[in-house]
Amino acid sequence: MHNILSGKRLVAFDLDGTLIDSVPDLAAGLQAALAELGLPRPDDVQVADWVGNGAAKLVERGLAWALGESPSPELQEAGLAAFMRHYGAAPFARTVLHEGVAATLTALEERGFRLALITNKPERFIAPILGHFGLLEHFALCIGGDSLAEKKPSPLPLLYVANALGVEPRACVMVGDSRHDIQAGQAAGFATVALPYGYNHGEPIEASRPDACIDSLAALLD
Ligand SMILES: O=C(O)COP(=O)(O)O
Ligand SMILES: [Mg+2]
Repeated sequence: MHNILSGKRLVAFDLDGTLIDSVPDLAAGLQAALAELGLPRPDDVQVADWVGNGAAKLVERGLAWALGESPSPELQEAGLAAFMRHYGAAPFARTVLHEGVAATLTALEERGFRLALITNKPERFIAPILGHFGLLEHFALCIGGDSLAEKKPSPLPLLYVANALGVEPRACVMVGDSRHDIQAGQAAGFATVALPYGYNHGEPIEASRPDACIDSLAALLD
């Protein structure tokens, strides 16, 4: 069988919904922020559909749900500050690694691939979370949603990583759970691999037409 990694040198991974199931902590942070503002609390299932465009969008979607209309700039600012404080206080209390992640990253490294992390999550949370799971040293480069001028679905962070690590985009693969990962990968000229178990705004990820769809990360090695 043709492997999606044939001829590739760099594998870039999304974080939330791809390597980790982080919604329990993202939801707790958002619920605490909304409660602090005297607003109703969404449940974890609702919050999962709002993840994927970074912290500001998550808060904006939560506020719009709670208010029934778009939040004012002042409320958005207060909500984002509260979310960053609450989530930052416990970014991995209930977060778990998805199946096969640690072993797959190790195996890919042993096979000579460079690994990178490209998330829309604010950069400040990346190292604490990856460090907690013992995964930080696998990645040659980690980019957050606020690290560069644009975030996914822009191809900019992907092209930045390829350039910084000296790998042609056609020798790179983007692995993610959301249409933003697939769109960014397609626009950057990366091969794209989708995982169906993450957060994709309630849509099937196949609709984004990734080059491959796999059930778990370990299938990258087949
Ligand atoms: O913070 C988010 O919205 C999700 O980030 P991701 O890009 O790691 O899925
Ligand atoms: Mg994701």
